[in-house]
Amino acid sequence: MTIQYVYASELRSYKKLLHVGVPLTREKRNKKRKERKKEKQSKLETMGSLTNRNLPVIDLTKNNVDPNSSSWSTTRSNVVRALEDYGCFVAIFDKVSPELDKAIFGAAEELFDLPVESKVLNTSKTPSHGYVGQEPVVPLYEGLGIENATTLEGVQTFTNLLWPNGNSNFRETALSFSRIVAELDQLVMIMVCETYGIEKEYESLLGSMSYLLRLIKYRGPEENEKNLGIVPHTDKSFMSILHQHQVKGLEIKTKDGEWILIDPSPRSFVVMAGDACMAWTNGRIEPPHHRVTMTGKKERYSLGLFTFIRDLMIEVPEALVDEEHPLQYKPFDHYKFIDYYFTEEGKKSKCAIRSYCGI
Ligand SMILES: O=C(O)CCC(=O)C(=O)O
Ligand SMILES: [Fe+2]
Repeated sequence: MTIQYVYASELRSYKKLLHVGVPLTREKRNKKRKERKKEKQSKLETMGSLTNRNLPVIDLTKNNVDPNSSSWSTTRSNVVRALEDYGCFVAIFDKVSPELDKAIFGAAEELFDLPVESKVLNTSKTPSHGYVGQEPVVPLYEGLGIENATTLEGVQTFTNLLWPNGNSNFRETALSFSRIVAELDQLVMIMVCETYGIEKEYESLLGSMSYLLRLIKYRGPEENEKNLGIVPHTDKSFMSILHQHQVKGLEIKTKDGEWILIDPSPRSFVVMAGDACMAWTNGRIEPPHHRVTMTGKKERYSLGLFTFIRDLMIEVPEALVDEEHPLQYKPFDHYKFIDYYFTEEGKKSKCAIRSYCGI
């Protein structure tokens, strides 16, 4: 063996000297294999090939979510498993009536038809929570955020800004939609918190929860224009609930790097964890990367209800820290984290929440 080895290694140096193909050592073979795998992975990311796989779809319609029913615990464990495995799932939810669904997307159309001069009036202290549009990186994208969207005051302020003569139809529709979708968010969070034994900690967060409703419009790409609607990202929210209207485009990345295209339907709501949820659950629930790709000429409307925690330090609950799960995140202020994300350092970081408050 030793002789063979010496011989082989000498032969290798000899061949090297002659620049002849050198048989690779196991180490080098493994390195090459890893490099090829990485290359394939990054090709997948940039080409963004889609898979036929589906996200878990969970029935959260009225009949299935009674805490006293036998189906509660099964539904609850399906929800938590989906969040731990994918960071998201498709909820089938019937509390938004077909009429309200039609009305909210009608209201979105009316809103985006306003002149840009009106839309830019919607500013916010928090980056990206006001009006975003005409951005060279994402020219197809336009979004308007309504802060405190589950309160009459929040929706009223927004409505008055965009329609100085009032628009009670918009105000009522946006308020009803936000309040009903917030119920879905709380239902999911109760299931998560019961599973982890952190209901009390959730209650104290709830008191500081603020909801942002973002209405989004993507125009179809023109010839020679890229079809990227929104770049791959994870949400900076605590939780997000996304709802699409008729035109597909939302794609979500699985942990093994495949992209899943999500079908729109009036009763489908994508429940998705944001970065803050990952920190709060001490890394148990990771936010998924997602993006929007526009395939046709038809414009696409979507809605997102995002939760944020205001004026309260978010701390990992004690029950989620043990030997197997050492503490991963320091207490942090959610809105300061968002400000950090928009700094040069935050934008460059591969995982902003980790660089901001990771241990
Ligand atoms: O338009 C969509 O479906 C997704 C929007 C989104 O990811 C976001 O606003 O963070
Ligand atoms: Fe997002």
